[in-house]
Amino acid sequence: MTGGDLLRVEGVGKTYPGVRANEDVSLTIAPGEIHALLGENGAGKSTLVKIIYGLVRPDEGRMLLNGQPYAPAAPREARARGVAMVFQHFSLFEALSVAENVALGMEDAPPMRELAARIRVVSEEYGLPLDPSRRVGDLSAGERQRVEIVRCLLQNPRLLIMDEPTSVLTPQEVKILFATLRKLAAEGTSILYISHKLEEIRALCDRATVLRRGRVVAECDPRECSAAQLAEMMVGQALSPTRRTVKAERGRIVLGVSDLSVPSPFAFGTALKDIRFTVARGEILGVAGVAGNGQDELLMALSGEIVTEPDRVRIDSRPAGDLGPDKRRAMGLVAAPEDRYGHAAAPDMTLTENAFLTGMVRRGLVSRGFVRWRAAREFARQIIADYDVRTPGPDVAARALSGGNLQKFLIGRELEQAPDVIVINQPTWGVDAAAAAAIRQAILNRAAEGAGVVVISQDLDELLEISDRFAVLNEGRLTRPRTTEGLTMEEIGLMMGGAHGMEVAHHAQA
Ligand SMILES: Nc1ncnc2c1ncn2[C@@H]1O[C@H](COP(=O)(O)OP(=O)(O)OP(=O)(O)O)[C@@H](O)[C@H]1O
Repeated sequence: MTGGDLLRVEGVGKTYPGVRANEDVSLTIAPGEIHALLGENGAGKSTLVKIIYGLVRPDEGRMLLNGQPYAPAAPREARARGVAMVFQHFSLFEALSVAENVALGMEDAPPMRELAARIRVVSEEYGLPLDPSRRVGDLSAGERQRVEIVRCLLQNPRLLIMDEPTSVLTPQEVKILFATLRKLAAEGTSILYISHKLEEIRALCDRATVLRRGRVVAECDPRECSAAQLAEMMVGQALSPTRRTVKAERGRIVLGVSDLSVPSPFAFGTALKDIRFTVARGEILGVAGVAGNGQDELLMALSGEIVTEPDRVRIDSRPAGDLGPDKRRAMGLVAAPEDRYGHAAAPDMTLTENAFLTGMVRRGLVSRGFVRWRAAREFARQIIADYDVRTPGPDVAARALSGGNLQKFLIGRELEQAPDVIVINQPTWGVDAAAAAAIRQAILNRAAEGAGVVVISQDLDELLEISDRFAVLNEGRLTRPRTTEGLTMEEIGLMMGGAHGMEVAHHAQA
């Protein structure tokens, strides 16, 4: 039945240099349907939704919206037809208020007071309370996402596209978001939902379309499939769980942090307060916590982007707090920040150049003042092969990789430098289930070889799977690390809620 569909995509194709990103893709979305788009990293999900939202023009195929031809040349046209999108990366101005940000995204914004009133009404109605006068810079990641969603809802969309919306949310916020999406769907709004979190898809979505290498390979009711079956459809084969090889003996301490207090370099950042912990050879310390509680600052203070007094950070017992990133790399510490566009990678540079940027010291990619390009290229090639990075080759610009494939490349770049200390923020952010398992395995392997590892992550399951000791970062303070084994979700909840109290207790004990 064609008449009933809200959106019909027929035979859509898109080619990038060397890559068939979409090939003969067809799907339909009914009114009020929550439709999942599944696929490995680089399968073509973002390309397809960008076509639907008017950001990318397809090379072939056609689309119908409400039975009428639909070929948006720009997002403005898509929005005018009732198609809205919430991106993975927010596009908000931190110094402006919620209402000002919403106004900026609207074609015909009403006067500010009226808009503020509408924001209040819509946000309350959908269970996403927002104060229109607050500055976006003071909001948590979850609240920022609310701003983006409410901005879309004010346009009364018929189709709402969401690209990995839960990766920045706490479990409680995920619940609230799902309730909102279900309410929207019950009212007739259709939702196209991209996520790598298969359990969430099973809980939320009515239908799923699975892409593999640009093509539709399956369509199913996700509630009737197990997460493992969904993963197999995506990959085309069964997955192997991570294995912990014989646990390495806990060796001597390779990273020591004591009384580390630093202001944030960001206008709306979080200062670190009295952080102290140690990491031994062969050990993985998991640092949990909701984004915005000092994760970026902690990574920068460890990597050398923020410098302190020498004794605050010790690498292999040698003071390193006053040293910059290159000197810390030379001492054996590598770091992978969360923000892969801009912070971790230079998007317009090739993969070879990006491999060179952080690999030059430990991989010896400079000789007598000259860059050894051939060796740098070989390093990039090795990462691409070993970490299953789907790309035509090392001369491609970082920007051209799908989000998950760039993540695999950047993690590989750090792990392949024979590090003694590894610091990673959100190692598997935006990475599909199979690749996430491979990255966790690579981290476990490095630890088994004797590296000390700090993994900062918002994914509790991930931390419980790989870390030996566990701590929570809350408003810039770190709880005392404790053994992961035997830790229950209730205890973690307490650590997350009562981090300050625990910190006081730990100082009193110390
Ligand atoms: N602007 C571009 N230039 C060149 N190639 C591109 C561009 N955008 C995407 N690609 C390629 O098209 C393919 C599909 O990418 P796409 O971003 O659609 O995948 P995805 O399924 O969204 O992946 P992920 O889950 O990692 O976000 C990838 O191989 C990617 O490298």
